[in-house]
Order: sequence, then C-alpha cells, then structure tokens
Amino acid sequence: MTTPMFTLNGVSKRYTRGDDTVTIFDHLDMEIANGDFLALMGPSGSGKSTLLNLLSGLDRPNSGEILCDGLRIDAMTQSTLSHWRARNVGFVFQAFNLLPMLSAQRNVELPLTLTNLSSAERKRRVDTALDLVGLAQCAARTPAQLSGGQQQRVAIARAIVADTRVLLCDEPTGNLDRSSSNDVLELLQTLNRELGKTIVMVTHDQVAAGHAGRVLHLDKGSFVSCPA
Ligand SMILES: Nc1ncnc2c1ncn2[C@@H]1O[C@H](COP(=O)(O)OP(=O)(O)OP(=O)(O)O)[C@@H](O)[C@H]1O
Repeated sequence: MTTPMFTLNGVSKRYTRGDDTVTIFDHLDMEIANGDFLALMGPSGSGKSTLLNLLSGLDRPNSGEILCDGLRIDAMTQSTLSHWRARNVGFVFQAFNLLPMLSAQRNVELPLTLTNLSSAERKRRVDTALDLVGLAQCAARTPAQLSGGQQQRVAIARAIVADTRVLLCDEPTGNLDRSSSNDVLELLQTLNRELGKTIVMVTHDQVAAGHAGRVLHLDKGSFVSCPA
C-alpha cells in the first residue's frame, strides 16, 4: 500500500459571480499517493485547474479538508502556506511562463533567488536541473532562441530546481507538436520513475494521459469512470 501524499476529505468549492453561485466541487474525496503520476481529464469547466489550485494552496475550499503528508494545507496561514509551497510544489504551465529577457540559466534559478543558498550552490542546482532535462548546452540562450519543446523543458527544470516533490502541470503539452510533446511526457515519466516526483497533470490529450500511471476523469465536479 502506497502512502497517500494528498488527501481530500469532503472538499466543496464554490465561486460567486454577481448573484450567481457556481458549485465546482460538492464533497469531493480523493487521495494521491506519494510517487503517483496522475492525469486529470474532463470537459472544459469541469474543475481541473481549480483542483490543481486547491492542491497547491493557491485557492482554498469553502469546506472540507486538504491534507498533504497529514498537514492541513487548507488551514495554514498565508505565510506558512507560501513556505510549504516553495518547499513542496513546482508548477508547469501550458504557456511555459518563462521570462523572455532572461537566459534559460536565469529562468531556472528564479525559485532559488529568495533562498539563502550560496551562489555556487544555486549554480550547481541549476546546472543539475538543466542537465536532467537535457539542455545543459542551452543555458545561455533566451526563450526566443529555444524551440517550444525546449522552452517547456526549461520550465520543467525551473519546477524541479528547488527539489520539490510535487509537480503540478496544467496542460504542459497543450502548445506543443506531437514530437515535442512526447519529449516532455517522457521527461515527466523519467522524473516520476527515477526521482520519485509526484505528478498531477491536467490534459485534454488521450496520448498525453497514456503516459501517466493513472487517469481520472472529472465531470460536473465528480470523478467518473470512462472506458479505457
Ligand atoms: N476565480 C474564479 N472565479 C469565478 N469562477 C471561476 C474562478 N476560477 C474558475 N472559475 C469557474 O470554475 C469553473 C471551473 O474552472 P476550471 O478552470 O477549474 O475548469 P477546467 O476544467 O480547468 O477548464 P478548462 O479545461 O477549460 O481549462 C469554470 O466554470 C470557471 O469559469
């Protein structure tokens, strides 16, 4: 039996727009094991990104509990939550979100700038992360000098440079062609299998979901089973 990393107990999430209240989740329960590679699928508006935001503590539930390693992240103060997030969670976005004026090296270093690591240690970690994603030779290039797939691999290096255990990926291959997508998905698999990263990946792409260890389909705020 694998240890749960995340546990959601009876999580409800609503948004209010003017006079309307939209319920995204109503008493949702789930577990994500340490070392899981989970793909989240479902129609637009089914709450996939909301779930990622709840798992990272960027958003809070209206009721219910969200635990990570037994700690109630939904009940943490903003400052404790910021420290918890910096230590535990790396993000990968569809649009890469690299800073265009900075080199790959500097982009990857960003999560380390507010730590008290020495510049030599920061450089060592950045070199290791870039090496892991196969882009050591591109460290001096800016995003415009890299292909889309390479930019996403730099973004993944940035997501792992602080040695966080969880990667939350929101449509990481949504802007990539099939060949670059495969490179990124194989990289995520390697990070999961060889470094034990726990990965939650939102995707609309069946092929991408096929790289995950398990797939959950969200619809109208609940998990539904789908034919394989
Ligand atoms: N901050 C917010 N305020 C109000 N409504 C929101 C907010 N964030 C999300 N929503 C609404 O919650 C619902 C779920 O949004 P979410 O982005 O989680 O869906 P999704 O499954 O990720 O969709 P997509 O596949 O289109 O990205 C949508 O109806 C969205 O409009």
